[in-house]
Amino acid sequence: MTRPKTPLLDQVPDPQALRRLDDAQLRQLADELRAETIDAVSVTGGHLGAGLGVVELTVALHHVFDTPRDRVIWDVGHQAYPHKILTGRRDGIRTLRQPGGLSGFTKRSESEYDPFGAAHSSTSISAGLGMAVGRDLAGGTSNVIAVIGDGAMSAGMAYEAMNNAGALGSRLIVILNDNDMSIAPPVGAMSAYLARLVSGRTYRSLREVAKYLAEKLPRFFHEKAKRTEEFARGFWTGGTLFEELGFYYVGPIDGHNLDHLLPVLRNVRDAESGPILVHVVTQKGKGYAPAEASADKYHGVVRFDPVTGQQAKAPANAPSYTNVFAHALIKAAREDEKIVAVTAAMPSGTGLDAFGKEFPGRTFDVGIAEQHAVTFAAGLASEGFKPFCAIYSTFMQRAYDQIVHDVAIQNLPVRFALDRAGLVGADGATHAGSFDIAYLACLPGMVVMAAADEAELTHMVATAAAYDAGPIAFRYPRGEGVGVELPQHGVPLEIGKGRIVREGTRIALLSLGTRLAECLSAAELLGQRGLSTTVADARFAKPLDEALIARLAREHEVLITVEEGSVGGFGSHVLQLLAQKGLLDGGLKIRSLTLPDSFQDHDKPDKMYADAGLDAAGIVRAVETALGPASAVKRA
Ligand SMILES: Cc1ncc(C[n+]2csc(CCOP(=O)(O)OP(=O)(O)O)c2C)c(N)n1
Ligand SMILES: CC(=O)[C@@H](O)[C@H](O)COP(=O)(O)O
Ligand SMILES: [Mg+2]
Repeated sequence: MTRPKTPLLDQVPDPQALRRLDDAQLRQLADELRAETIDAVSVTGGHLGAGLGVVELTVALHHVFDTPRDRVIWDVGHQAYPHKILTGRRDGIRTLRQPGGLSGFTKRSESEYDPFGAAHSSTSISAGLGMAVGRDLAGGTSNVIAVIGDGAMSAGMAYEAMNNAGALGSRLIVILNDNDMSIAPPVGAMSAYLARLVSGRTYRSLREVAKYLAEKLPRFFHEKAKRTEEFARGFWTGGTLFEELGFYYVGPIDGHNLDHLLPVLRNVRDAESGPILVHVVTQKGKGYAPAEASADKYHGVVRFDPVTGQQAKAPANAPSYTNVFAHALIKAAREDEKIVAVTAAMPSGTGLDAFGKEFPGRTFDVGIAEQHAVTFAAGLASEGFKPFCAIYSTFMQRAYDQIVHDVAIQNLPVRFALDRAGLVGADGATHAGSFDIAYLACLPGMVVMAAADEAELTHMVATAAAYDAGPIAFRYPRGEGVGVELPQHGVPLEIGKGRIVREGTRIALLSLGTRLAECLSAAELLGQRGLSTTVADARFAKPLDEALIARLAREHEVLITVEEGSVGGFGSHVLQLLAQKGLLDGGLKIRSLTLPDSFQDHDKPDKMYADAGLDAAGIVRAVETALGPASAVKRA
C-alpha cells in the first residue's frame, strides 16, 4: 500500500517547526496531516471521524500557542491522532492501539504535549481550570486551552467546571468543537441550543464587531489588534448561556477555515481576560468522503481500505453479547410494557438503538450523563417502571454515588446492564470494565450477576425483568459470545444460586462470568494430569450461593475463584464468607484469580488474559502453586 505524499509534513517533526510556517503552508500542512491520519488509521483502526474534524484546529492551535508550555487538553482524547502526528509521535502513529504502541487517547506518560490524560469525556474544562489556577498561583503566564466537543458538553461535569471558572475568573480558553455529533447524533436541549447559536447568527460588519467588542470588553484586545482587519474577522459574540456563566463567548467560527481560526486564536491568546469560550463549528469526518457519508461519521473503525473506505470486519462466529442483551430485552419488553431503557449517549454501543427502533417512546438517550441516567432511572423505578440502565462498566464509575444514594439506599429496582465488563483490548485501561464487581457487590441489597455465556445473559435479562425487590445488575463483556445455542426465551434464575458445570473430586474451580470456558479448558488439562476437577459457575457475586461455596470448600482440597474483575470483588467476598463460616480453618488451599492490581495497557485481549493469569494455563498454574511441588504429583 502506498503512503500519501506528505512533503511538507515530512519537514515538520514538531510544533516548533510548524510555528515557522506561513499561513499558506499551514493550509498545505493540514491537507497532508489529514491524508496521513486517514492512512494511519486505515492500518490500525481506531477513532477516525473526530480527528478528521479537528485537523485545521490542531494545526492552528500548535501554530498559535507555544505548546507544550501552553497546555492543550483534548477532551476524551479520541480526536488527538493529528495532534500526536504533529507532536513527535508520527513515527509511532501506525502503532496506535496496537500492542506496545501508542495509546488511542492522550496520555501523560506518552508525551509532554499531552498535559492531561483522558478517554472518559467532559473532564477537560475542570482539568484546564486546575492548571490555569495552578499557573496563577505560581505566577506563570502560559495559556491553557481545553478543547471539548458538543457531545461532551452534555455532561454535568462540564457545567460544574464552567460554573467554577466563571466565578474564579482565571484566564482559560475553552474551545467548543461543535460538529453536531456525539457517537450518535447529539441529544438534548443543549445540543438544540448550540444548533440555534450556529444557525441564527448573521455576519456583522467588521466595524460593528469592533464597536461591540470595544464597548463590551474594553480590555479584551491589545490596541494593535484592534486596528487590524484580523481583529474582527470571524468574530460574533453573544452566546448568552456561556456569557451568563461568566465566559466571553466568541463565535461561531468555521473550524475548517484557517483564515478564520488563526486570527481568532491569536486574539484570544493575547486577550487580557478571564475565561473565554470559542465556539468552533466543524464537521466530523471532514475531508474523507466515506466518513462524511456514514451515519456515525466513522467514529470508530476497524482497519479499512483508504481508497474505498471499506472496513475489514471479520465475519462473526457468534452474536455479540451486546446484541444478545438487546434482543433479549426487546423480547422481554414486548411482554412487559413497564420495561424502559436508558442509555448515556451509547445507543449503538449498548444495542439500545435496536430497542429504540421498536420502542421509541420507551427508550431514553440522556446524552453523556451517566450520573443523571442512573438517578433518572431511579425516578422511573419509583413510579413503577422497570428501567434497564445500559451503561458500559467503566462509564458507570461516574455514577457511583447515584447508585448508592439514589438507587441502593432507597432499594429501587433499577436494572443495571453493564456492558464492556472486563478487558476491552485496544481502548486500554481507561475503558476496561474492571471494577464493577467490587463497587457493586459491597452495596447492601444489590444483586450482582455475571453472565458466563450468551445463553446465561438471556436468562439474566429475564431475571432482571422479573426481579422487583431492589436493584439488580448483570455484567457481560465486549465482543462475541462463545457460540452456545440461544434459548428462545430467557428463564428467570433463582436469585443467589450458582450451578455445577462439571463434577470432580479434588480441585474446585469457581468461576464468575465468561472465564467459565477457560475454567473448563483448565479442568481438562488438570484431568489429563490426574487432578479430578469440579467446575462451578457462581452466576451471582451477590448474594453468594453460600451452600454451593461451602460444599466446594468442604469437598475439595483446592478451591480457585476466577473472575474478570479487580481485586476486592467476587474472590474477596468468597474468602470472607469462608472465613466467617470457619471453612478456612481446616487447611483448604484457596486462591483468588482476578485482574492484576495494576492498570493494564491496551493489548490483544488474549495476551491481557494471559498476563493476568486468567486463561486456562494461568488457572492450571494457580492450582499447581496451591498444591505445592510435593502434592502436585499426588493423584486424585
Ligand atoms: C463518561 C463517558 N461516557 C461515554 C463516553 C463514550 N464516548 C466517547 S466519545 C463520545 C462522543 C463525544 O462526542 P463529542 O464530544 O461531540 O466528540 P466528537 O466525537 O463529536 O468529536 C462518547 C459518547 C466516554 N468516552 N466517556
Ligand atoms: C472514545 C470512546 O469512549 C468510545 O468511542 C469507545 O472507544 C467505544 O468503545 P466500543 O468500541 O467498545 O464501543
Ligand atoms: Mg461532537
